[in-house]
Amino acid sequence: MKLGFIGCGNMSTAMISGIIKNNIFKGEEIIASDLFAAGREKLKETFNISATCSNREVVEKSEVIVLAVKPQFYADVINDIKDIIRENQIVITIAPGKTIQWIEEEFDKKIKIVRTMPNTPAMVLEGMTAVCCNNQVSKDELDYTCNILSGFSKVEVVSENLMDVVTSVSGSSPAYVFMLIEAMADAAVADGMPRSQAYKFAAQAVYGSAKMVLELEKHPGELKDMVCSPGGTTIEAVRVLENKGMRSAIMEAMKACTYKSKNM
Ligand SMILES: NC(=O)C1=CN([C@@H]2O[C@H](COP(=O)(O)OP(=O)(O)OC[C@H]3O[C@@H](n4cnc5c(N)ncnc54)[C@H](OP(=O)(O)O)[C@@H]3O)[C@@H](O)[C@H]2O)C=CC1
Ligand SMILES: O=C(O)[C@@H]1CCC=N1
Repeated sequence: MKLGFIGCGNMSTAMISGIIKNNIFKGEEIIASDLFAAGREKLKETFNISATCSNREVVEKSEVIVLAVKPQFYADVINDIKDIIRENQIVITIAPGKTIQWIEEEFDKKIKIVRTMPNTPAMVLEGMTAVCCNNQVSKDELDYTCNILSGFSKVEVVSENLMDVVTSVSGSSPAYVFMLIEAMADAAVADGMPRSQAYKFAAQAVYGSAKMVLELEKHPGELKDMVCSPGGTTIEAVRVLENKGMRSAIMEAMKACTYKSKNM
């Protein structure tokens, strides 16, 4: 086995899906564990990977191990596997708030740690993952790990002190965007548009706008101004959004998210 996952939930599913679709690894090269049969059986059937109830089996059989459980289970999982982890294995973490120093202390031995923060758009191969690592990881090992992560996302190496901000602007942010799409669709429904059509229009507008920011290399403010015709419809909406404190609400929400990640 090349790659092991501990935890068979949302993120494992998204990551494995992209890794297989992009031929980074084949299903036969991946093993995943979950305490609960339903989760691991679903991944086994969907991706033709190996599945087990034993986290230790994953560690015994994998070169690279992803800790894909909720942050509150990290200590228990690490405690379960730390005596068999080997110095040449790479441990990838995806939990907010779990610093490299904390992980090193929990393992209580020199191991290779790559701390990451992915996001759920990985499910459609449009994820974004931030990466940092400890000094046990060589440049080649970091490149190797980034290549695995590139199966389901864009990858950017950042300094560890930015990881909590990454959680807010990338890991958690799909939730805010889904709320925006939901609210836009609700408004369209209120004005008579069928719901399924409303989601399509709202989502495509968000998708296209994001693509403009990424591809046109123009400031978001300039792109906004291009939509606002003088005396037109859009500036009316912008005026109301400013009045209701949209920007401030988003900034306050993200500050809360970053704070939570720092203090998990
Ligand atoms: N969801 C997201 O958008 C993102 C999540 N993350 C992080 O990724 C990690 C996983 O999140 P996500 O996939 O959403 O979580 P899920 O709850 O969907 O998946 C975690 C899985 O691990 C199982 N599990 C719990 N305890 C153990 C254990 N001791 N051994 C093996 N398996 C166990 C859970 O079972 P059960 O459900 O029965 O408890 C569940 O199936 C978290 O640390 C999260 O913070 C990072 C970025 C984005
Ligand atoms: O909500 C959470 O804690 C996780 C981390 C980033 C996205 N979901």
